[in-house]
Amino acid sequence: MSTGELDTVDAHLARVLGAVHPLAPIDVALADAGGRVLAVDVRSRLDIPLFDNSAMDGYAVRHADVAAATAAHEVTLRVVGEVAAGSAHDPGIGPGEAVHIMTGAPMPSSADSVVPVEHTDAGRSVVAVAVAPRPGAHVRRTGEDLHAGDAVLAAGVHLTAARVSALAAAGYSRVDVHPAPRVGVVSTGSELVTPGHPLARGQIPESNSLLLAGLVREAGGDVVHVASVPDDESVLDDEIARCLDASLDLIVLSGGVSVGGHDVVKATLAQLRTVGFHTIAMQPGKPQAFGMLHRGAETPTPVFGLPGNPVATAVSFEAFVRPALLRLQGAADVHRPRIAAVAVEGWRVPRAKLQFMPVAVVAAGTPPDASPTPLDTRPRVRPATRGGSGSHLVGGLAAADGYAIVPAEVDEVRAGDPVTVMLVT
Ligand SMILES: Nc1nc2c(c(=O)[nH]1)N[C@H]1C(S)=C(S)[C@@H](COP(=O)(O)OP(=O)(O)OC[C@H]3O[C@@H](n4cnc5c(N)ncnc54)[C@H](O)[C@@H]3O)O[C@H]1N2
Ligand code: MOO
Repeated sequence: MSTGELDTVDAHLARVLGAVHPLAPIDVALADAGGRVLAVDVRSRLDIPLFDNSAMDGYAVRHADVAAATAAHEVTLRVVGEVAAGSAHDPGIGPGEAVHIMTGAPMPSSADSVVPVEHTDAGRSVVAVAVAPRPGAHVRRTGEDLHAGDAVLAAGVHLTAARVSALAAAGYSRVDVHPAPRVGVVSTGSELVTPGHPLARGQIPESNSLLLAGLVREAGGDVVHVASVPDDESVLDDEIARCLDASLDLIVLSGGVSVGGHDVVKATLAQLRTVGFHTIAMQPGKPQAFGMLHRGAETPTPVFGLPGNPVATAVSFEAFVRPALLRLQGAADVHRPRIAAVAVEGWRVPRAKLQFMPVAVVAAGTPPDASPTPLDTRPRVRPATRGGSGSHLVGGLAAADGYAIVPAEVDEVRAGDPVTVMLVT
């Protein structure tokens, strides 16, 4: 299934998204819904606010009684009751009367305005009002936020804390969401050693599984399997079989997809006619494997073979794996936010490839930013890695807030040039 030609990033992403479909929704308690993607449109079951209530601690009054109140000519009212938040009490208020009321308490039916306690002498049985409220002052009206039946949230949104709380306020205790995709992460390479272990000549700390597992979690995935295997086809075969046994929703491998003599992912997956090896016009991240692994009648599992160079792994995740994870979760928008920024330093750009340059956001005016005009509020960025977008510059990746995405037709980025940045922090 190798194309033999260079594909664009957009074409490869379309290939990936065309093969990956949202996981069937599940019904969960709101307490478990945070971070998930909503699977249905939700309309409010309740009016919000649910009843007219006081926005202030003070006195519920009839406006006509206090319309003439001033500091010089206070109006005195008899306090005939008290209503606290949660109280079902509805005391009647006649002319010249008031009810002591707390924030959130239901408005007495016979009152129309609230005088905050600060505008009174805070009297208990009799209260002197020194400031006339406007009619209806400090009354929060039934349904002024949402009416029952109004749209609250659309399918495909991420359930943030604020959105989960809005669902509770709208009368829900459970909701349909797409489950977190169960993901397996497998690093390949005989040079890789568990971090912290002694390193012999030729060996390096294994970092991609931490990178990928962390990025998967940040994208809403549930990492249920992590492994690092040597460049040995039978070991990788067994590992992939273990992943399939675990009924994962997505498998992401790193390393071994290039043309080296020990590129086991290529050797192992190429035998499966359902996995393709593609060369993408991007830098880093040029060699990419993607396909579906079949196991009996089960839904096939998407598998990614990402290039092993750590920056290439990170960029490939952003370009292809993260959108696939979000598609599995039914997200309406599978893309990271992008911003318009200005480069404060130039950098080298590859020919005829979309470049993902790790960049750090810096404050406007930070040298070498030439005196910014007050009207140009675009964020400033500088390369996070020294020496360009080399895919081995993993140390500099730690300083990156995002990737400047430089189109294939751009030959050079110079200081002061506008750039589009995909934010990842
Ligand atoms: N003759 C050619 N050689 C290469 C080409 C090519 O077109 N022709 N492409 C280069 C590009 S571009 C990339 S990207 C890499 C991709 O190589 P692989 O996916 O096969 O990756 P490996 O060879 O296994 O590793 C590359 C590099 O990254 C280090 N690495 C790998 N895994 C990890 C890990 N889990 N943690 C930390 N570091 C890792 C590995 O040690 C290598 O240094 O191929 C080029 N070659
Ligand atoms: O295309 Mo590779 O990912 O640059 O080093």
